Amino acid sequence: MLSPANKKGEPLVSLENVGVLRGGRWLVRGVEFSVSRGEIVTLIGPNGSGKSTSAKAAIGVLKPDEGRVERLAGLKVGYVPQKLSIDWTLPLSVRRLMTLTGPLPQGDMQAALEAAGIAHMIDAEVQHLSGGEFQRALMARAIARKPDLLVLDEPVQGVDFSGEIALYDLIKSIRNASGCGILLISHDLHVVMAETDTVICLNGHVCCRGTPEAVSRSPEYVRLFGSRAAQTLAVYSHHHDHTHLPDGRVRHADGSVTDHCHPEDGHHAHDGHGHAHGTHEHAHDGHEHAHAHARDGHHAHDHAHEHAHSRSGEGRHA
Ligand SMILES: Nc1ncnc2c1ncn2[C@@H]1O[C@H](COP(=O)(O)OP(=O)(O)OP(=O)(O)O)[C@@H](O)[C@H]1O
Repeated sequence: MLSPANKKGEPLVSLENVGVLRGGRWLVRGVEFSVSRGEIVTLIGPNGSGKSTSAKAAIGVLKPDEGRVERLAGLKVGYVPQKLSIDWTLPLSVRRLMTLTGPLPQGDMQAALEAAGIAHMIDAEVQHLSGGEFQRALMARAIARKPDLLVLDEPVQGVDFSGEIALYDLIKSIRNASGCGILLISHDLHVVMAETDTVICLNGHVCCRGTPEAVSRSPEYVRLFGSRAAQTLAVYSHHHDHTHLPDGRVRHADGSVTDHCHPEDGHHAHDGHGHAHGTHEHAHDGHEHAHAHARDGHHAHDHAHEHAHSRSGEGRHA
């Protein structure tokens, strides 16, 4: 266990060479990252790349089969999972949602709902909330017990572009007000919260990591989306030395194809920081891009990130 006398900058949680084996298959392997107080770490990667698995290993919901996870003693975690099993046939108010897993002082509930901007909805039925309101309610529930570490699995799913910016603004203000560490799972392969300190790109292993490029430096982005968007969203541009083929195999820069691409297979050029943060080269024609392309099926497991966004919101990765 890490020392409870945590100073800002020391890790709340750290993963070292973490692997999770299920049904004879490594879901993730060699995963290394940490989240410190006040830090925002964003996990990106294609569907099935192990983002949720890694986050669950970080908070102890899932036990790794190899490697180590260290958590600060007494660490309080607020977790918003990607999926919730709620019986939608039963009426459920926001107030009840807040106390489903345990009692909560009225003052703390009120403060969390206010911070999430939905205090006026305390008696609303959860099934009547919009996508953005529902995510805010889940976030309120996660912050109500004043966690040291907030883990948000795709917090902007089902939320439109302006709602996405509003939610990221909310996440930023939660971090600034409470100083908690935040582990964010992004539904987007390229666009992350501008405040992100470290982006970890997963594909069964850590493909690359780095800081997001500040979008506010790109006049084109500001012109298209406005300065508020540029303050909130950043592009993580990166380059991999291998391509994940649709059948799960991996084509390497030297043209060879292997079944997997773990570092020990000898094809990896990455040293953990070896990605290129090039200039922002995206041609954005419409703002739908932020939502559709992570799941459009054209680029599953394809990791050479030259792409163009079309009006339809499709992003194709060459
Ligand atoms: N308990 C399990 N048993 C077997 N396979 C599992 C289990 N949990 C997850 N998987 C598989 O592990 C892989 C990683 O899943 P995970 O949910 O971590 O991916 P993800 O990157 O979060 O994906 P998405 O973007 O689609 O949410 C997937 O192929 C998934 O089908």
